[in-house]
Amino acid sequence: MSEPTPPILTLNNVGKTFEMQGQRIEALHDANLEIYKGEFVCLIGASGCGKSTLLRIVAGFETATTGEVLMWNQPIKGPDPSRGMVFQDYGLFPWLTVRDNIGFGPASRGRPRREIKETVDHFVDLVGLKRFADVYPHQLSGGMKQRVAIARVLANEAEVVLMDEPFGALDAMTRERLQDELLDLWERTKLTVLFVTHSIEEAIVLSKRVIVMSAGPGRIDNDIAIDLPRPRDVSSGEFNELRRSLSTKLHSHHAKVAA
Ligand SMILES: Nc1ncnc2c1ncn2[C@@H]1O[C@H](COP(=O)(O)OP(=O)(O)OP(=O)(O)O)[C@@H](O)[C@H]1O
Repeated sequence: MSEPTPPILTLNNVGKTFEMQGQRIEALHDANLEIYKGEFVCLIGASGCGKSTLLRIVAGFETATTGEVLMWNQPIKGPDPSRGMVFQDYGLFPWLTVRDNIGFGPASRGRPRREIKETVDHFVDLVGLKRFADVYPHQLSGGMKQRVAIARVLANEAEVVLMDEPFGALDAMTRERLQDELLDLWERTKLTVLFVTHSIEEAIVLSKRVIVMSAGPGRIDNDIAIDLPRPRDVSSGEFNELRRSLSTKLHSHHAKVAA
C-alpha cells in the first residue's frame, strides 16, 4: 500500500508573542493546521486576530515563539522562494519593468539569461500582460500590478502562494475579475494558496476551506470545507446559507471578545 501524501504545510501548536514597549502581545495561540498540496485555503477573522502573523510565520519572515511550522515535514527556518508572498500593496520594484520584476527572482538565483527570458515570457503571457511587459509599475492599473506580483511569485517557482489581502485595495469589478483569474491560474497550476481576506464573500468564492480566526489571543476557531460547485454563484441559496453561517461564526467571536 502506498504511503499517504503528507501535508505541504503543517502548523503544530504554533504561538507568537510580540514584546512591544514592555508589553506582551499574544498574536497567535496554539494554532494547529494542515494544508495539502493544491488546496485553496482562506483565513478570515477580525482585525488583529493574527492572520498576517500566521502568514508571515509560514513565509519565514517571523519565527514562532512556540510550536513548529513544517513544509513537507521539514521545519521552516526562513524565507524561501518555494513560499511566495503577494501583498496588498503589490511590493513591486518601481525602478524595474514588468519583465524585470517578474524575472528578478530567477535572475538573483543566477539562472541563465535564456532560461530567465523563457520563464518571464511564459508568466507574462499567463497573466495576460504581454503588451505591458516593458513598462514600469507606475504605468499599470492596480489590477495589472497585482497580476505582476502574482507572476513574480510563480516565476520564482513558488509551490505555496501566500496572499495577504491581495485584492483589498482594488475596486469591486477589478477584484471580481482578479478572483476569477486567480482561480483559473490555481486550477491550471495546481498551486497551494493560503489567502487572507476580510471578505466573507471572497472567502466563499475562492476557497476549498475557510479557516475562521478570532482575537484576544489570536487563534483558529473553525475549519470549514466549502463544497459548492465552481464557478460559484453568489446569489444561490447555498452560497447565502454559507455566508450567513460564516457571518454568525465571526460575529459570535467578536461578541465573546467584547464581553
Ligand atoms: N511586529 C509586531 N510587533 C508587535 N506587535 C505586533 C507585530 N505584528 C503584529 N503585532 C500584533 O499582533 C496582533 C495580530 O496582528 P496581525 O497583523 O497578525 O493581525 P491581522 O489579523 O492580520 O489584522 P488585520 O486584519 O488588521 O490586518 C495585533 O495585536 C498586532 O498589533
